Amino acid sequence: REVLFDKNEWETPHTFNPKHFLEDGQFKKRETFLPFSAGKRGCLGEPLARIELFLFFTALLQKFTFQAPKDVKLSLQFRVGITLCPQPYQICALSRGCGCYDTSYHDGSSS
Ligand code: HEM
Repeated sequence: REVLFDKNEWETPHTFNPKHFLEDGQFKKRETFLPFSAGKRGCLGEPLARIELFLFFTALLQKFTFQAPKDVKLSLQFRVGITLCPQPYQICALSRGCGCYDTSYHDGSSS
């Protein structure tokens, strides 16, 4: 975990900053960011985990818009455990429609 707070490696090690992984708007790989570890004892499940994360987030983001409840400012404060995780929070998931490609299902003719 220490390497994630190394100020020689990260521009703002203690602040959420997507720019750590961006260069001219493109994804930039960082050698010191190894969430699955590496080498012989690296995570065996990495390919599966990556596919799962992709499916999980794309499915949710295709169907919903996520935003803070009215008058609530979300916090980036975290809880320390085996991993760092967010403090309890509430979030609104607004439906973006049913995601069905065939609009004829919705013209009222039949169900
Ligand atoms: C986001 C999800 C995951 C993360 C961040 C993650 C991360 C890691 C890390 C850092 C290690 C190395 C631990 C060490 O240094 O000893 C590890 C090991 C391992 N992971 Fe994962 N993992 C994830 C998901 C999975 C999944 C889905 C599976 C299996 C289906 C899995 C199976 C394993 C196994 C078997 C090892 C032990 C490898 C060994 O010691 O030879 N992981 N994981």
